[in-house]
Amino acid sequence: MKLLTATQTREADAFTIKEEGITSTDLMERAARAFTCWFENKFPPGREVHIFCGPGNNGGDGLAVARLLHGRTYTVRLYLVGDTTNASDDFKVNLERLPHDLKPTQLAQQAAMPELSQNVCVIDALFGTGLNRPVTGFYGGVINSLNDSGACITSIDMPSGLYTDSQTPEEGAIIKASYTISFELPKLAFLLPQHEEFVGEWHVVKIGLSQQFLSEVRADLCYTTREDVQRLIRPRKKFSHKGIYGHALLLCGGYGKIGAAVLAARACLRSGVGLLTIQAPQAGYIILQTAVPEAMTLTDKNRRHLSELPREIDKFDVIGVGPGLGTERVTKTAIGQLLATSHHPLVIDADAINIIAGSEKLKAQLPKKKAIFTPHPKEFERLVGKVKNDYDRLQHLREFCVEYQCYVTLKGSHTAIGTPEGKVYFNSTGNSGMATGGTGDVLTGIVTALVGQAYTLEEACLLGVYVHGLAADLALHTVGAISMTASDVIDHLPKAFLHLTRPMP
Ligand SMILES: NC(=O)C1=CN([C@@H]2O[C@H](COP(=O)(O)OP(=O)(O)OC[C@H]3O[C@@H](n4cnc5c(N)ncnc54)[C@H](OP(=O)(O)O)[C@@H]3O)[C@@H](O)[C@H]2O)[C@@H](O)CC1
Ligand SMILES: [K+]
Repeated sequence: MKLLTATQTREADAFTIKEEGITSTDLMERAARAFTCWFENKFPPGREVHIFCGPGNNGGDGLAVARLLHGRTYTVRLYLVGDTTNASDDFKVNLERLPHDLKPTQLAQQAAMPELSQNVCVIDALFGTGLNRPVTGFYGGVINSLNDSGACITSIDMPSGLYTDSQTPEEGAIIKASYTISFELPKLAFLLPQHEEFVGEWHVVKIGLSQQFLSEVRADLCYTTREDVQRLIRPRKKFSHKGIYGHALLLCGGYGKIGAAVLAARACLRSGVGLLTIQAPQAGYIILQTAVPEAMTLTDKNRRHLSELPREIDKFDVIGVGPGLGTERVTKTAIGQLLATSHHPLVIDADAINIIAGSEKLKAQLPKKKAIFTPHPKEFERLVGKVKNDYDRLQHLREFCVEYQCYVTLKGSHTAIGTPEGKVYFNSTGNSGMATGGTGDVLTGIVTALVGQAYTLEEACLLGVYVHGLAADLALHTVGAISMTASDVIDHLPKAFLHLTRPMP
């Protein structure tokens, strides 16, 4: 699914109106109905609902919603905020359409703000995608008092004051919504961790924007949905054998961190790899042979740390490197050898990222379009330097992927996958239970297995990250977020793959 900018959203709007031969008021009515439908399912009738409308089409949506909710036994209080004499045309049409027993209150000064108790519902229809400057002054005051009221706020399309696709300036006030109900597609702002307190829980409601426009519009940012990844999965063939599904090598584990190798290996095996070999220091031999009997284990000459590469390295189809390795000198040398000599696709995680991040020479040796980095935000900063905010991080992600012609899955609540072409895909699965040691090792194993099965690197990132989060979402039902461990995620991989290979409900 594509993510559109505010400008593209306006274009989609205009295209739909022309294509269907409808008016913009008709489209607004669809949006208001879709919002109202969500609202009615969420909040039972009889509630007191205070709706605050700004001067643009977001305010117009608010007026239409007020009319619809008023007709359905909610107690609606309606406020027109600021100077609405130059309000948008569709605002004016919807103001005219209000039933005569629903009289709006004009709010022109802060002192007139109503007292709101904590158990009323507030609908925020002040500003949407048409916001063109930070919200200060009177409007800023209104936003601050709504935030301070403690009432449950539901925002229409955007939390008012939040920029759709760029950094909101410091001085701008922003609504802190409990829910944001957006039209047709999610907005980039919803996917960035820094906006969690403003956006709250977000949902998208369909309003029938032109499918032709959406399929033809160019977008470098996407949101990966179940349909998107289901298209990628290749069913296994009847006459297949283990050789077809790739032979993966994992260079993982160090003294005290052999568990990282166990987790990566188990996840790799649960993700369909044909054969798996692990090269680990001597300290890991018995552990790995016992904990992961399906894998072959090669022992390093070093007892505690990885210090060498397997002799027959060419026979492997993919190499996953990093989890639990440590950053000893001998290990750095082995990683140096790997980058200097191997031409394999690489999945690079944890200490392997740290080692490469510390050396311009190693970065320059990365094989073009053959490396996938799987950093968490701190590891990412070691690669690219300190970042200022989430937009800056995104910019660095694109630049790094383009400069080094590599893929990066930047882990987070919506993991962002950067490609060498400068595209970014945000993942839609996963939950807070994954914020625990070892889940990153699991991702390395999954992505390594998928590359081994000859998925393209982009496909392996999209599918791997999605299925990793989906397994955690399924684990949520059995173990909950607090108790979830990385092993629970592995245990739910079979269900996650089954889920994706079943037809859509
Ligand atoms: N596209 C779709 O699919 C559909 C979109 N729809 C809806 O339309 C919404 C977009 O509407 P929109 O373009 O009229 O903009 P909107 O957010 O109401 O704000 C513009 C007004 O605010 C003002 N203003 C701006 N910044 C300000 C500030 N900081 N402080 C003070 N004032 C400020 C600006 O005034 P001006 O710049 O002229 O001073 C102007 O009056 C969208 O979010 C969705 O809800 C649906 O109805 C149908 C389907
Ligand atoms: K809004």
